This record gives sequence, structure tokens and C-alpha cells, in this order.
Amino acid sequence: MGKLLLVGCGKMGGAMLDGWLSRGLPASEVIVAEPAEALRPNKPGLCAVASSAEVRETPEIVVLAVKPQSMDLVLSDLRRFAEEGAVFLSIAAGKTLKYFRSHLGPSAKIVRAMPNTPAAVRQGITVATAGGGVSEAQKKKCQELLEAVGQAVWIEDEALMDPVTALSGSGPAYVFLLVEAMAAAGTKLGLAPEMAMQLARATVVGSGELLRQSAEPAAQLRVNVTSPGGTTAEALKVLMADDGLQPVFDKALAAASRRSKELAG
Ligand SMILES: NC(=O)C1=CN([C@@H]2O[C@H](COP(=O)(O)OP(=O)(O)OC[C@H]3O[C@@H](n4cnc5c(N)ncnc54)[C@H](O)[C@@H]3O)[C@@H](O)[C@H]2O)C=CC1
Ligand SMILES: O=C(O)[C@@H]1CCC=N1
Repeated sequence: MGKLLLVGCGKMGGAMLDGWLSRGLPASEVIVAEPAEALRPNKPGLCAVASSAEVRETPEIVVLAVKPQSMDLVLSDLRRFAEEGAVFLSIAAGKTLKYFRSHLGPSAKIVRAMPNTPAAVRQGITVATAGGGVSEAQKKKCQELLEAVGQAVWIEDEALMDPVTALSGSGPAYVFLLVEAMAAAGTKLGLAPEMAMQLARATVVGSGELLRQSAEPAAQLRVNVTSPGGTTAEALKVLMADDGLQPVFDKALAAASRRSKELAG
């Protein structure tokens, strides 16, 4: 034992693999199972196969980075590793510890985690929860894997993984939509589409960096932009009205959280 098996090398699995390798994990310690040839990594020392059925040696950790809808099929071949004591680190939306125990055996060691796509630039945030039987040393190893692509936060209450998925897991999409919506609104006011997109993008990137570097809370950073009687105040009257942005986000996150629960089955 000792190797790491990554099952699924798509957007998230690929980003995590890049993070591990750039953090110094030797490629020879990693096996990747990925059916899509174009996504199967071709790196010196790294063993990449089309299917986990080809993997003989029991890995120390199996990272599950396939779609929730593919999970049943993937697990049918991996139960043998659970029986040998491998730890399973799943990043799949919705799939519960109970679900994994029902497929991998009641004593399977499982960590359920929810990262996000800024992991691709090591700026992700992952929330993780460990099932029974996972030792502190095993948790630490999972934490190292997750921290290779950003921050990692542990929680005890698994039920919170649904709202976590709705907030930080899906959250990057909301921010990108905000960029699209700001650019579209600017275009409607007469800006050329390319210029509107350049301004919207730079504004979100710059604001993100300000948020990262500043000790002030987001609400104060907002106040700092808002000159009394000025332009921002007029926009915020619309965005902060009773039918403004908050009820839209309330509805959107509730829908995502509900979907996370549905994916459990
Ligand atoms: N994309 C995102 O923002 C996030 C995704 N997730 C979770 O990560 C998981 C993967 O999502 P993405 O990377 O976005 O999807 P993806 O579709 O980019 O990657 C999934 C990969 O699994 C591969 N795959 C399918 N069947 C397989 C099998 N039998 N054995 C090995 N590999 C197999 C596919 O070929 C594909 O490359 C999902 O469960 C999703 O819920 C979690 C957090 C954020
Ligand atoms: O949309 C999804 O289901 C996945 C999980 C969080 C982000 N992407």
C-alpha cells in the first residue's frame, strides 16, 4: 500500500492531480483511471489506465472524481480495495457517507469532500467530513491532498454538505454569471461588448483580490465604494431592495442544496 488512485481525471480530478504533482507528490505514487483517452495524463512515471479494473495493487487512498451518476458503476469495481483498508476520498456532489458504506461495505473508510473549480489555480476551498473508522493520520493525508489546491475545512455535521455544495461548490458559477450579467448590462448602456466584458472581468478579479488582501469584511468593502448620494448608492437601491439580489440567491442556493440531496440516492 502507499499509492494514490485517482478515479476520473476530468475538470476537478485533473485540477487536483496538477496540484498534487506541483506540490511535490512523486508521479510514481499516482495511478489515474480515466476512460477518456484525451484526458488520461501522459506524464513520466505516472501510471494511467482506462479503468480501475486494471489496478491490482491496493492503493492507500482512492480519490473518487467521477460524476455522481457514474458512481454506482465505479464503486462496483472498487469494493475489493475497501475490504483491504483503503481510504476513499469522494468529491462527488450529493453522495453521502451512507451511500458509500452501502456500496463499499459497512466498515469502509470514507471522506466526503466538496471542492470548487478555483482549485485549478490553487485558490479552491474544500469542505470535508470523515466517516467512522478514518484515523487522524488518514484525515491528515486527505487534508494534504485537498490543501494542494487551496484551503481545506473539516466539518462534523454531514448534513451541512448540501448547503456547502450550494455555496462554495457551485459558487464559482454564480460569480461567472455575475460577470456575464454585468457585461451584458454595460453593453445595453452603449459599451462595445468586448470592452464591457473586459471591464466586468477586471472588476470581479480586482474585487476578489481586494477581498483576499483586505482585513475588512465584504460589507465594509461595499460601503467603501458607495459615496453618499453617488452612483453606487443608486445601483444598490435596486440590488438591495426586497426583490433584489438576496431573494434570488436564497432561491438559487436552496435549489442547489435540494439537488445535492436528490443526488444522494
Ligand atoms: N466541476 C465542479 O465545479 C465540481 C465538481 N465536483 C464533483 O466532481 C466530480 C467530477 O466532476 P467534474 O470533474 O466536473 O466532471 P468531469 O465530467 O469533468 O469529470 C469526470 C471524469 O470521470 C471520468 N469517468 C467516467 N466514468 C469513469 C470510470 N468508470 N472510471 C474512471 N473515470 C470515469 C470521465 O471520463 C470524466 O473525465 C462530480 O462528482 C462533481 O459532483 C465537485 C466540486 C466542484
Ligand atoms: O454542478 C455540480 O453538480 C457540481 C458540484 C458542485 C459544482 N459542480
